[in-house]
Amino acid sequence: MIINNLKIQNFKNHQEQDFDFSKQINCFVGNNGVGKTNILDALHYLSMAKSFLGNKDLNNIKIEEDFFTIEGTIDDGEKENIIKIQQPKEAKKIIKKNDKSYDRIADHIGFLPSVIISPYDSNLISDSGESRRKFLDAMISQTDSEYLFNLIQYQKTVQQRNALLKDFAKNRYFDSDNLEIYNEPLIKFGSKIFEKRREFTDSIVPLIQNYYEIISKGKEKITVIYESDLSNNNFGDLLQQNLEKDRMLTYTSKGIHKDDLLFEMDGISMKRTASQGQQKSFLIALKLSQMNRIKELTGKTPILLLDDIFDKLDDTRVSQLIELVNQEHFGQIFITDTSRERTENVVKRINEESKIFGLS
Ligand SMILES: Nc1ncnc2c1ncn2[C@@H]1O[C@H](COP(=O)(O)OP(=O)(O)OP(=O)(O)O)[C@@H](O)[C@H]1O
Repeated sequence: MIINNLKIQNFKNHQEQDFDFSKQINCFVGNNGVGKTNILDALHYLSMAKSFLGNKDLNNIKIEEDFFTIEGTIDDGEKENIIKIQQPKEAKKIIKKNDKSYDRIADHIGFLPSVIISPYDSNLISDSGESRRKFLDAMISQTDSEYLFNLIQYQKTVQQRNALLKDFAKNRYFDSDNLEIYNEPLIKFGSKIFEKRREFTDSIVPLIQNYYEIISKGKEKITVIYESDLSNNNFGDLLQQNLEKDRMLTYTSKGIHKDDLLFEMDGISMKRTASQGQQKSFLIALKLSQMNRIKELTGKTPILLLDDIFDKLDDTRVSQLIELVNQEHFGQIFITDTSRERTENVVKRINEESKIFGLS
């Protein structure tokens, strides 16, 4: 997938921008705060219909303006498509492909797969399990539309079950038949999600280890472990065994909504011991593996968004990364950096066509 052109209007700090891109490498350079990351975020919108920074859509409208528009011209290998996203201040977000609105935004996910590597990824290591679950979900959703559907159904069912548990506690009564109604969909959707998460993690771990070894030149060994209540237990039994506990807590305490990924370096949690450069190398390895998997499963090469990627990496790791890009032909890449000199040096060493856009 190649983005030939991007037009944005009133998006964050950008009033109007119009870029004709290179099919290979595109760099945005400029000082802190000029809006380089915001351009990557606009590209992320074209892919996932939302910000990668987790901002609400309305907050991305330029201050004192009434709407934002992001328009991308995308070559899918057969023809050019126009994806247009519009967010008015007073109405719902609209996404159109070739002038036709999608009924559900979820239907757009997967058309333009993307992988982003940004400084915000460090939250994946330091935050709670929720951000790792979201990452896993976003990763799988890009390759499997049924997964997203199952996940939405599962989350709705957990909310309904929790509401009923709260209602029991508030009104001091209990009706096990009523609660049981939710167990069947929980088990059905939860088990499917569990299988997909396990399958995806299993397939991605050897890739992550391989990329990490290349970037770090074999310095440390890393592992990713998928942790789930369902790994060694039948979901139905778990719900039964924890019924009293759930009634006391007034929420569903077991299930795939409690899953987590453990990131370890040489057998110890990365959160505890890994340096910033090691964490960054790991996150790059994780994301490149994600890219590899998406490509394998969908036959589409995702766009690669690299935000501030060279900061905190030593020269050896930067060189190894450039080697990797040269070897693997990652497809279309978008890079941000504060230093034009560093960017020019890097781009010279990559054997691909490039464009550098200066922002001020
Ligand atoms: N809704 C908005 N309206 C106007 N400006 C906004 C809005 N949201 C964010 N900004 C501005 O965007 C700028 C940040 O842009 P961005 O993070 O893309 O910068 P950057 O060039 O990547 O910086 P750095 O080099 O520090 O990473 C800030 O100045 C911020 O005030």
